[in-house]
Amino acid sequence: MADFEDDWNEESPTNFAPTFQSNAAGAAPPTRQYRGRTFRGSNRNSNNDSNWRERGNTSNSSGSGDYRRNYDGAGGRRDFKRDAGNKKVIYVPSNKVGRIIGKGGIKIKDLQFESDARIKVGDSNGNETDVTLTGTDDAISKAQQMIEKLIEDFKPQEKEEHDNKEDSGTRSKEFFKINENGDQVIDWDKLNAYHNQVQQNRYEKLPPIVKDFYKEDPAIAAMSDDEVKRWRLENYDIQVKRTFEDKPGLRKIPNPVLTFEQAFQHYPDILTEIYKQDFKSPSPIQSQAWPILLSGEDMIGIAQTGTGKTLAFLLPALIHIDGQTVPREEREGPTVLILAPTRELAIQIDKEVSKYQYKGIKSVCLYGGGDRKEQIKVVAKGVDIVIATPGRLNDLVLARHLNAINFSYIVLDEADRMLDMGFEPQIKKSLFDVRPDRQTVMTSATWPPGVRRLAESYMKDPIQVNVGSLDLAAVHTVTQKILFLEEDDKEPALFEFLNNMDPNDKVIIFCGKKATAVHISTELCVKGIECQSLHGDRDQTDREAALNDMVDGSVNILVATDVASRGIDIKDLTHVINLDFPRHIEEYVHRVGRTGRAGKTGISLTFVTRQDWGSAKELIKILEEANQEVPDELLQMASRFEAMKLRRDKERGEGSGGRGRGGRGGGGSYGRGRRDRW
Ligand SMILES: Nc1ncnc2c1ncn2[C@@H]1O[C@H](COP(=O)(O)OP(=O)(O)OP(=O)(O)O)[C@@H](O)[C@H]1O
Repeated sequence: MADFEDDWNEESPTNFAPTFQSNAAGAAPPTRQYRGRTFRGSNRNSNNDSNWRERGNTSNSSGSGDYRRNYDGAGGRRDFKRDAGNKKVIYVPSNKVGRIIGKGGIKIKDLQFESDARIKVGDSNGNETDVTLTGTDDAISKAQQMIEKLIEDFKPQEKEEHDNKEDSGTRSKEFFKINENGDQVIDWDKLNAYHNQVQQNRYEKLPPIVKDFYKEDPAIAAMSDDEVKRWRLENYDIQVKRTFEDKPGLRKIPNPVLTFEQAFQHYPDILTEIYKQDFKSPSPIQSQAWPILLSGEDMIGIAQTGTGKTLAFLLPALIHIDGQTVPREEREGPTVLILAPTRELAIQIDKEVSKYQYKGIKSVCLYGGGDRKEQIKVVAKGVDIVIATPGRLNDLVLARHLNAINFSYIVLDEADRMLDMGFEPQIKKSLFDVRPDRQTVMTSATWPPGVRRLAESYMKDPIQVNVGSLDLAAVHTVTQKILFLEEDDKEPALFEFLNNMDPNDKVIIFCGKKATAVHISTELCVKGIECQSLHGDRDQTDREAALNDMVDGSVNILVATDVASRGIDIKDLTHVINLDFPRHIEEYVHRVGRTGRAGKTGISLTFVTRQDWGSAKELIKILEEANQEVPDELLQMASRFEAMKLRRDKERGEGSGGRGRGGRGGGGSYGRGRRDRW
């Protein structure tokens, strides 16, 4: 997992001179815009507040120093420079200083970033602690106001706690019960009911969500059941059903649309954007997903790589954003959340989103390794769509830079991958605060038990659309070749291939480890062969540059680890080379799926050594499903592995009765347990 998201790496926000727009020249207090609304700072003198004692003076902001205010008098942008001379010392109750500093100092960093003042916590003299604010008058005033608000927040909360002390005492007794042994234990049913009630009260204050934007085209409505069945069969055997119980009262599953117009005829601006992409027709997953999502239903989309899943959930999201009753500038936060397992996939989705301009909708991409303060700045200006990796999303929500309560359309993209990467706790945290009446979409390449569990927890009567068989399947547009060799023969075979590449060929070489990727890319450079590399040890800027170089053709060889195995969309990629067989068979499918996308064809070349025999059986299934040639060596390898397992189980059965274990690569959710069949 070392290659994947380290989503908690933090850049501490340095002092960043915020840009304020004033409404009028003169001493208007600083303001900050969010979605066209004005959040006004205050020069309010707060010495009448019992919590406060002020001492010291602030030098005139017109004094010399490294900050100076520059009014243009026309209410335009003011450029601030910090005046080091301005200082103000305030005193706060010592028992509340922790709230100003925050966990790991994150709060005081945010206070400095938001106010543009320097904040230094001094010594406590028992009940009070001195806090020195340095900067312009406005910055100091803003910082003081923010600290005051923090304290005030504390007060009402404190007041509520104080007021409820009695009944909270009784209430806490209410959450206990005596069990059959006479012990006092927590009454979880009562506690959960109380929590749900508190959450319910929060959500009841929110505006209702408008979800149903679909007007079925008469031609689609007129399709007979047989016509629909035949269409689905002819389009990769699409299977559509309610994932869980098809309860009475649930709507009939909508028929698939066959053209873009049948889906979006009532949204001409969307059609205009689609026409710009020069697509010929919807992909199968799009044909079926669009009527479902435009109707406001929750949906699980399981389809092969490169089949247009991103657009399948994106276009309905754009219509959902524009279709809500509350004007966008009055919403407390973004409307759509798209969670992705890796920063590369998040960036990929953001690029896809930016191809479609609709009603001025704005998106932001939040991922670990990205510029945190820049991301906060963009969020503060107001966005409609947040594309994020779970760790960075939770970081900004916890730091109160992002309000999750307003998300009404959620997408968990590559949900199986997020679970494989151990993101389930982060996903739970991300969705914990999101309103339960939201619309939720999940995409996945497979349907392992973990994804099913996630769907049961976070979706409402979802409709499942499966394009192709549930069994793990590589795209049928890729010719999959297998090469059997010894470990030491891999490099010579690789360089032999690269030396004979066609100038128009574009190839990704997948390595099992970062160290191998570094070694191979170094060897290629030494041989004068231009390449780029993509793995966890490269910083974010380099990783994005590597992808861009491949996309714009500056290089045509990318040496990568599995951080690049999903979602990366390089249009004219002709080859995928698996120098090392992946640890999980799902990654084989995702790697191969980097080529042969959007209806194009591609070639994959996989180096297999005797150590990979644990994956032989699963690989055979994938090759057979895609009507590929299955080499005899692979069949023999699978037989030998099965024989070994039987022998080992027998030996263990005679010994401890334990179960035999698969070899390398026989694992992965694909290899685990019985798969749900339709
Ligand atoms: N209807 C369409 N016709 C042709 N190309 C399309 C269509 N829809 C999307 N595409 C293009 O196909 C490529 C793959 O789309 P996308 O990345 O959404 O696939 P995906 O299923 O999400 O792949 P992955 O599983 O690898 O993430 C993109 O370049 C996209 O612009």
